[in-house]
Amino acid sequence: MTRKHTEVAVGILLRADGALLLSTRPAGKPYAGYWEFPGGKIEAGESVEQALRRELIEELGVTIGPAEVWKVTEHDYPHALVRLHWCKVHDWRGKFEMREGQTMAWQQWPLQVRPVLPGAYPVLQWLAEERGLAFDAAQFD
Ligand SMILES: Nc1nc2c([nH]c(=O)n2[C@@H]2O[C@H](COP(=O)(O)OP(=O)(O)OP(=O)(O)O)[C@@H](O)[C@H]2O)c(=O)[nH]1
Repeated sequence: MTRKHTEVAVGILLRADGALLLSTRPAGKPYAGYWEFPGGKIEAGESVEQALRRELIEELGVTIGPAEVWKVTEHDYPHALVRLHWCKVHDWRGKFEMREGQTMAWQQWPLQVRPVLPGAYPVLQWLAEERGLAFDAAQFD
């Protein structure tokens, strides 16, 4: 049987100094406590950008500026087959508030947080390559 994809919008918030934003998955969700990029499922009728803007308001209390899809990846978890639409975001407004009880951290390379959701490894690899850095996914298990 073919599994249906769950479409997900994910934001790579990049600060002017190059730091990127990661946050922990809230209690009660699969992989609770794992570090991830902010985002969530795309609802019927939403574009990736609209879903991402809504999710970041819901989770973090910030309103993002323009967001274009940079990469699309897939990951097959036991709980879902996900298709991740990754957007780099450079502009946002508002004050960060952890509205789902999560923890957030601005991370410079090399990243210090563990464990990271495996579905984010390919994008971490590309981001590291852009900076000429090595990335070893095994370190993030
Ligand atoms: N936000 C986010 N989701 C990711 C990342 N990597 C990754 O594999 N995913 C997967 O994408 C899916 C996102 O769903 P979610 O549960 O966070 O979305 P949501 O907030 O809309 O959930 P809900 O409405 O069911 O509570 C999960 O299966 C998650 O494992 C990532 O870096 N960020």
